[in-house]
Amino acid sequence: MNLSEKRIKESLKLYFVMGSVNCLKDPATVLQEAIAGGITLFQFREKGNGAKTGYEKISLAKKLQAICKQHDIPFIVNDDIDLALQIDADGVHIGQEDEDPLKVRKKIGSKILGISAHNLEEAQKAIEHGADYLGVGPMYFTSTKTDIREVKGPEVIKIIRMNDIQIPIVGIGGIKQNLARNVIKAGADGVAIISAISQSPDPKLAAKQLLNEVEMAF
Ligand SMILES: Nc1nc(C(F)(F)F)ncc1COP(=O)(O)OP(=O)(O)O
Ligand SMILES: [Mg+2]
Repeated sequence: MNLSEKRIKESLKLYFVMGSVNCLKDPATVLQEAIAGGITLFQFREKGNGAKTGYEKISLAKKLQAICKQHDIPFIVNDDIDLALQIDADGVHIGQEDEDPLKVRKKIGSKILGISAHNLEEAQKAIEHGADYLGVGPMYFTSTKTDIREVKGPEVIKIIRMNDIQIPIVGIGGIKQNLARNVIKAGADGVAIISAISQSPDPKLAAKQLLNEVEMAF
């Protein structure tokens, strides 16, 4: 699926990022409920203590990808470019410490390429390297990602936008329902969420409430 910039902006509205270690129950059930709640994009991020590897990781990726396909939700793979190519994912997300974006672009062709950025300089570099969207954060403190950089808050998105950068941007890091609107008001096209949905006893309701906050903030 080769989404235009406009469609990528729209798909970033409520970007659910998840792996089995983030879930309180079966990841497939969590994903189905999150989709029912209105998520617009999904990232398979199988990482951290207890994350699946090898065949188990591939099998879970395919299972979650099939659920996304049923609901026409683009499926993005975090870090693992080979897995993304193996299962023909819609795109990949890489960070500053991951594979060289120019090499990744050569491998993935026209698939979606998301790149993490923590400041204006990294944002400008990511654009030069062909990013289709930026994941900017951490917006707030998060315990999900143990090696986070310093918390920047939505201010960093404002700074990027003030430098006349129009690329699709999603904020990430510790975003809960009451914080989502700040990220949109700062100029993001959407919010990326892990725990606020995956750790909720009701992922469908959590997604619905987050989407409502995002849509009211535009
Ligand atoms: N996974 C991510 N997804 C996004 C999203 F675009 F979804 F907002 N933004 C940022 C990251 C962080 O990416 P990275 O810095 O490589 O760390 P990790 O591989 O541990 O996630
Ligand atoms: Mg990464």
